[in-house]
Order: sequence, then C-alpha cells, then structure tokens
Amino acid sequence: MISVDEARERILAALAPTGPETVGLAQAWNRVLARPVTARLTQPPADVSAMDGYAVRAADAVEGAVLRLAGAAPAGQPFTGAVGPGEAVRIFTGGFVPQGADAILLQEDATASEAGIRVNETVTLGRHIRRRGLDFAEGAELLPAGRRLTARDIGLAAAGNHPWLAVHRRPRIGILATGDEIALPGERIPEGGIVSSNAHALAALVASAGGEASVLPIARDDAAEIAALAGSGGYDLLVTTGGASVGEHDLIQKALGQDGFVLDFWKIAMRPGKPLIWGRLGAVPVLGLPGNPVSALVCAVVFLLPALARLQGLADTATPMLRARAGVALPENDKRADHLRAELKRDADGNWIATPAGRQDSSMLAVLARADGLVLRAPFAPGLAAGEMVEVIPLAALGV
Ligand SMILES: Nc1nc2c(c(=O)[nH]1)N[C@H]1C(S)=C(S)[C@@H](COP(=O)(O)OP(=O)(O)OC[C@H]3O[C@@H](n4cnc5c(N)ncnc54)[C@H](O)[C@@H]3O)O[C@H]1N2
Ligand code: MOO
Repeated sequence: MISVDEARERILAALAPTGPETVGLAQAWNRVLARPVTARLTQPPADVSAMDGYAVRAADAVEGAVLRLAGAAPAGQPFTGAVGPGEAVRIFTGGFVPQGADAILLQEDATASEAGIRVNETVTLGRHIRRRGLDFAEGAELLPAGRRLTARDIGLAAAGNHPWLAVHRRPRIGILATGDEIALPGERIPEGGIVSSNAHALAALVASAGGEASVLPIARDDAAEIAALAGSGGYDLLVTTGGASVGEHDLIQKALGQDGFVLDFWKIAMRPGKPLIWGRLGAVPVLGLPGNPVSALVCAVVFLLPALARLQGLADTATPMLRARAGVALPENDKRADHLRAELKRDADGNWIATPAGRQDSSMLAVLARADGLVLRAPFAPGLAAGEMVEVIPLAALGV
C-alpha cells in the first residue's frame, strides 16, 4: 500500500491543465487565468486630485492668503492652462492636476468669495495628489497565470482595460456510480439496496471546485455495462464509485481492463479510502473511489480537489489545513493515515478546537455532513492528550 502523499503526487503528475478559452469579464469570476493579465494603460494616467478642492502652488497656499480663481478642472475635463503664482483652479476628485499646481487645498479648508479663494489652513507640498502610475503602469503584470479570479481581480483586470480574459477550460469530469444495489434518489429501491448518494455529492464537489460534472447513468455490476459507460465520455477525468474493493462484484478494474485500462496504483494506506484506484483508460485518467459514501467523499477531498486544481491550471494544488487543539484524547494510530470527521469550535482565545465524532464508520453520511473538518492522524501517530495540536482539513472552507 502506498502513502496518501505518494498517491496524491502520482495523481497530480499524471494530469495536465486544460487549454485556454476566452471569456468576458462577467463570466470570469472563480475561473483560473491561463495567461497573465498585463496593464494596457497607466493608472492613474496623470497626476490627479484625491479630493474636491483647489489645485494650488503650495508655496502660495498659506493660511490667510487669498488666491485668484483661474478656472476649473472637473474629472474628465482637464484644465488646459497652468496655475500661476497666487492662483487656484477648482478641482474635483479624479481631475487632472493642472500644470504649475503642486498641492490640493481641500474645499473644507477654503472660503470662496468674490474676492477669491481664502486659504483657511496651510497646505503641504504634494498633499492630496495621486501621482501618475500610483496604482499600476502600462505593461505591468496585474495578475499571474494560474490564479483563481476573485471579485477584486475582476475589478483590477477591468481597470487594466481588459474586457476578455484567457482562462483554463473547466475540466469535464465524468462520474460513474456502480452497483446492482443502488438506486437514484426518488427511484424504486431494489430489495436490499440503498440510494446512491455518491454521484450527487461528487457532482456538487466538482462544481464547487470549478469543474463541470456529468453524472452518468448507474452501471450495474456488469463488466460490459461498466466498460460501455466509462468509455462514453471524452472526459478530462473519469471518477467511478463502488466496485473498488476485493469482493467478487467489485468490478471496476476487471471491467475497464477489457478496454485497456492501465493501472497505476490500487490500495493506499488511508482510512477511509483504502481501495482507491488510479489509472488510465486510453487517454482518460480514471480515479476509482470506494463505494462507501464517506470513503468516496473523503477521498474526493484529499485527491479529487487537488486533481481539479491541477486540471484547471491552479498554481497551488495543496489542500488547505488549519491547526487545532484536540478536543479529546486520541489513541495511537495504526498503519493507515486516518481522517477523522470532527466538529470545529473556537475557544475563548479564538483558537480552534477539533473534536472527532465518537463513531467514524465510513457509511455514516450524517456524521460527515455535520462535521466541520477532517482531523489528520498520520500512520503510527502516537496517542495524544486532549489539548495537543492536530492538523485539520476544514471542509466548509473548501465549499464541500
Ligand atoms: N474483504 C474485504 N472487504 C472490504 C475491504 C477489504 O479490504 N477487504 N475494504 C473495505 C473498504 S475499506 C471499503 S471502503 C469498501 C469499498 O468497497 P467498494 O468500493 O468495492 O464498494 P462497494 O462494495 O461497491 O460498496 C461499498 C458500500 O458502499 C455502498 N455504495 C456503493 N455505491 C454507492 C453510492 N453510489 N452511493 C451510496 N452508497 C454506495 C454500497 O451499497 C456498500 O454498502 O469495501 C470494504 N470491504
Ligand atoms: O477504506 Mo474503507 O473506505 O474504510 O470504508
């Protein structure tokens, strides 16, 4: 059995980012940039006022002075003349600072009358002037390739004068649930069967991470049916659930083997999720998740989310972690890396406390849905006392 880290590395090594497509800014949120965004202009394009007031020469604008009003420079209508000695030009926020001026007198610090503009508070040189290029200069890199676009990034790209952006195509993920015993929610449940929760949960997880999920019809425990459905896609990644283990109905490898499935690894030192399968069916990478619902979803968090990150071209594929104090004592671990479903709370000082649920059976979806995080226990980790530090994968923060 290989380790969780090795399994993740082998999965990531086999995947390449999807190609670029061009989308309008309105479609670009949460997409991953395929090419860097460079500024197509300098911002601000000239020295501009940061305030409503008067453009002045600082040397003249001392308290008590009365300046002659020489004109106005509203935003978008620059004043074409220059500010001479003893003069002031009316200016508004964003207006170009006229030649000759080197400070802005706030309107609140001035009194305008027939006589001119009286300075009520001495200005300082350069005050309230935003220099040309303060935000960015033409040609500067605003956003790097491999970045997931936030609302702030969209604003920055727009300010850099980009109506379109090159982003990685959303990875297409085929999801194939297998098993004679499973039925779709709302369908008639076969005798001794259960409702298929895996495909829907996985489709939601794929969507939350920026992929496009296609849920295939459920495949019976029949090699030909599994092979036909698995081969139907042209996916960037095919995810199966069920049939991963050693039972005689656990057919995934057998079924896909007929179609030239090439196995990279099977079985990892992980709980839940031991019978994970990784390989390739022709050009399509295949991640075979266990059928147990918690195993399928925990494996999806640990392996499918990084895989989606790689497929989308994200620079960072690491799973976010936080450190917490164990809410209860934890026993020594065995040879499989454990992922304990746990509640996360903060103590009075704001530190995280992670308390694993008492039952950790890999069929218990209700426990998983209520959990806030997965407490990681390394293989052979020694027992620890309540209050000692543990690493946690925060589930809600991942959108799953
Ligand atoms: N003798 C052994 N038995 C098992 C082993 C083992 O090493 N030796 N491993 C166990 C572990 S660990 C896991 S995990 C499961 C994984 O089994 P499979 O991937 O082969 O899954 P199935 O047998 O098809 O199903 C297991 C379980 O999950 C339910 N299931 C299946 N599909 C769905 C679905 N789409 N939605 C919800 N629930 C699903 C299924 O009804 C079974 O109850 O094997 C252990 N056995
Ligand atoms: O590895 Mo299995 O996923 O524990 O139930």
